[in-house]
Amino acid sequence: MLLRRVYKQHRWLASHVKFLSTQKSSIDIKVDNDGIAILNLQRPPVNSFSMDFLKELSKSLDFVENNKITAMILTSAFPRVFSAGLDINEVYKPDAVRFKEFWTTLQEVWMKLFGARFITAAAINGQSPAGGCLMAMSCEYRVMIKGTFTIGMNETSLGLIAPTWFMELVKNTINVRDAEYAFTTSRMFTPEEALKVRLIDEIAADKDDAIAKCKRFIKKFDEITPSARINTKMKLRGPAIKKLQNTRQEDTEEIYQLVIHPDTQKVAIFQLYSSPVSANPAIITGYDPMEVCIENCAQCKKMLGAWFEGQLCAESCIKYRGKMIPDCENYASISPFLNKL
Ligand SMILES: CCCCC/C=C\CCC/C=C/CC(=O)SCCNC(=O)CCNC(=O)[C@H](O)C(C)(C)COP(=O)(O)OP(=O)(O)OC[C@H]1O[C@@H](n2cnc3c(N)ncnc32)[C@H](O)[C@@H]1OP(=O)(O)O
Repeated sequence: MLLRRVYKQHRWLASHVKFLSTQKSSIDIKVDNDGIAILNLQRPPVNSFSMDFLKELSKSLDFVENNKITAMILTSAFPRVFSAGLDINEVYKPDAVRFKEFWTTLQEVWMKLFGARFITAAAINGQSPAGGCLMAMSCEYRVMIKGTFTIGMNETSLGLIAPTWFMELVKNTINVRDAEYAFTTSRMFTPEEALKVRLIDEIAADKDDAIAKCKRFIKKFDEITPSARINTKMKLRGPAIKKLQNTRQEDTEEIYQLVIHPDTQKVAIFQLYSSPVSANPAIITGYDPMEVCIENCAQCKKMLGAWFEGQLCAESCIKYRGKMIPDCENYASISPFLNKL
């Protein structure tokens, strides 16, 4: 078998992957007996893409490419989340220079993954919104485990517009009508719904089954001449990569302008302060009533959970420019946001 022959040549990799699998590493790489690299993403808590994480992903892809490993499976070490997409900390009040470097890194990683010469598959073993969905879509095959998890492009709900290259990728994977509906409405798909529109290729019982199914896909190429596979993939994917290569600066500037827009920042701060750990009023610099208002909404959401309509509260902060700041312990101030569960 072709893959077995390749693995023999690269058996030594098992001992060489350690440098990418130290305790500090956010990506654990293991090369299995068939010579397939399994990348377990393990950046707590939700594999969100920070600059450092993207750089590590970039190095990991180089490792797979440079060692002529035939195939790679991307999965998550966490039981409930594949990836939460962009790290909100990179988006909230970004420094222009850093954000542009961040986005340039992201473009690079995407081009490496999408244009990889090796076979790529994603074993999606948990939630996969926005950038998490893009990462999976950039692979050649997607298997998602059944359960209450969802996958999709929820950028508009965050006030963001997905980059053109991501839209093109989705349009080339599912039909244009489904893509437009999904992008504009921020629709999240259950595994069954995702399979129906071909956003994913298979559903698995659990992570092991998802990896086994990805491997079954990879095995199909045992019977195919490697150069024919690679050149065909490059012919199909090359134009999209070239297009981004020619428009990288405009793409970065467009995203930066979008991210610093006040409406996007309001959503970003809500996401950030929704975390009980980071919900610390002392972090707020200066007194912006709207910011305090949104932060309080996030605090109330944490306290009251499903009883409290956090997003509605945040929207009201924006609408009334922070004139009515909710106090979680004052029923009158939060009653408009309490639902009737
Ligand atoms: C090939 C290259 C790939 C890179 C491509 C990347 C991007 C391409 C461009 C496309 C544009 C994308 C835009 C985005 O990605 S914007 C980000 C969108 N993401 C979200 O909206 C997800 C928000 N999070 C959630 O919905 C949930 O957290 C969850 C992922 C469904 C997990 O839910 P649950 O298990 O209930 O966990 P919690 O909600 O309690 O969260 C735990 C923990 O994680 C923190 N967190 C969650 N999401 C993010 C995030 N995106 N960034 C940073 N931190 C996040 C959350 O605050 C909690 O923190 P604490 O434990 O401290 O409370």
